Amino acid sequence: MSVKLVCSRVDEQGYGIVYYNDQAYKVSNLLEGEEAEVELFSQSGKVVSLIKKSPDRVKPVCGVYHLCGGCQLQHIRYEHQLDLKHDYVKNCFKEVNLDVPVLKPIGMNDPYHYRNKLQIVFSEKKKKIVAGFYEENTHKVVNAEDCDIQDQVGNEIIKTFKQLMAKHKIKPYLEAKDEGLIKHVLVKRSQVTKEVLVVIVTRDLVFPGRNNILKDLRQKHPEITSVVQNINPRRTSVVLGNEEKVIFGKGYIEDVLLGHRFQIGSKTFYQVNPKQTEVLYQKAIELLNLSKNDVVLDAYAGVGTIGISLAKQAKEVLCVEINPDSVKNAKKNAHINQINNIDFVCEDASKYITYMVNQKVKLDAIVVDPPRSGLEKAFVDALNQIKVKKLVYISCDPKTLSRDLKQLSYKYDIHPVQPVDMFSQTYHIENVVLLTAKKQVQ
Ligand SMILES: C[S@@+](CC[C@H](N)C(=O)[O-])C[C@H]1O[C@@H](n2cnc3c(N)ncnc32)[C@H](O)[C@@H]1O
Repeated sequence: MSVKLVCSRVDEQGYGIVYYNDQAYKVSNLLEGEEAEVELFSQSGKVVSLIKKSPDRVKPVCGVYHLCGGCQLQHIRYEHQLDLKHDYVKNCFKEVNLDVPVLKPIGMNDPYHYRNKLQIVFSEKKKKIVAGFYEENTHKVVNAEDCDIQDQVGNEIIKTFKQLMAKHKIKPYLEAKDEGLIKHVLVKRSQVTKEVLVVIVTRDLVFPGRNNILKDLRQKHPEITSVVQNINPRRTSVVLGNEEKVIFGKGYIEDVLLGHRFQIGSKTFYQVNPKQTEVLYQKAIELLNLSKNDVVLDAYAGVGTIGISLAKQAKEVLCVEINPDSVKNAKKNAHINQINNIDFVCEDASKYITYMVNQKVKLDAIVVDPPRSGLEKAFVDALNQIKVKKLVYISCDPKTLSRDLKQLSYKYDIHPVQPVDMFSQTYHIENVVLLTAKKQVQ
């Protein structure tokens, strides 16, 4: 059934919301105020024809935007993308009844080609190799040669790799049949050091034609500084397997953030938008306003990027991170940067902070940067008990941030929330906020 409808708003995932007979339908590629002929399904809809266009609509730069699930906001003027993200963050706080000012998001000067990590899946269609991304909510591969949010060098390397697979008759992996060799190729590139790591994910360890493809690839792209073969025999959606072989170079690249060098391997968690990461970390450092006597805890520390960035301003930094590989990398990173007043603990952050509270360890400041799920209840309880002078919360999910800040708002004053756009063209938004312990009422 198709009906003429006007879009009431755009939701947090970029869908236009229309109402028909008091029921809401999610429609992709529709903006607030736009009128369209919409085909309705049970809870969603599809634009059949657009009748009235919004002034905030722009032509997506990507040719496969409407097929690929990677970006959701490319049809929206960038300034308006930021307005929508701003409204979304404000709404999250309204929903939990927390009166907190939310500042305008810090946007990017150039909101394209910002990603430093390109991850491409390979398959086959009509006997031709396809290389790209999964179609939204499916395992069908959309051919995407030039991704507009990815690093351009990475795009070029993938194009060459695809041509070389055809030249050397190397088969892509076909999930349905569980046969073929090449599953994914990852390209990680530092925009500062210009080092490039290529990770070739294969189904089997045996890789016929590997030396030939490697020789041609390096000849065409002398900028490649390392190549790793990752073997993933499992039939799962997890990209990387456990076994790895460095087939060229040192097996990792180095990047520079706020003057510090960090090693990035195939499996290292590292922020994907380095320019905005510097903006975010700089903001966190500014909000913490540390002094040389301060002891700081960096919880959910990853490879130590935040802790290392603020170590020079503090007396001591303690970092806690659950992933042993990240802790290993973090220790190496501290060593490379000659940071000696930092320590890393491989432990669950909630267990660690609870232990610190019980031991009455003196902390002057805490910075937390948890995964999307936010802080565990035990961590929030410990923060409410410890009542640290300064707490900076970095979050990649405004919903869990607002939930956690509500729980912290009885013991802490919450300062304005600063959104930072780390993921232009997608609906994601990062936030950073300072909390200070409330003064004891006599
Ligand atoms: C959003 S990342 C932040 C990493 C780092 N701060 C950065 O900016 O690159 C979240 C980190 O929390 C870690 N993590 C997840 N659950 C944890 C837990 N229960 N305790 C400690 N760390 C955890 C993950 O391994 C990941 O490195």
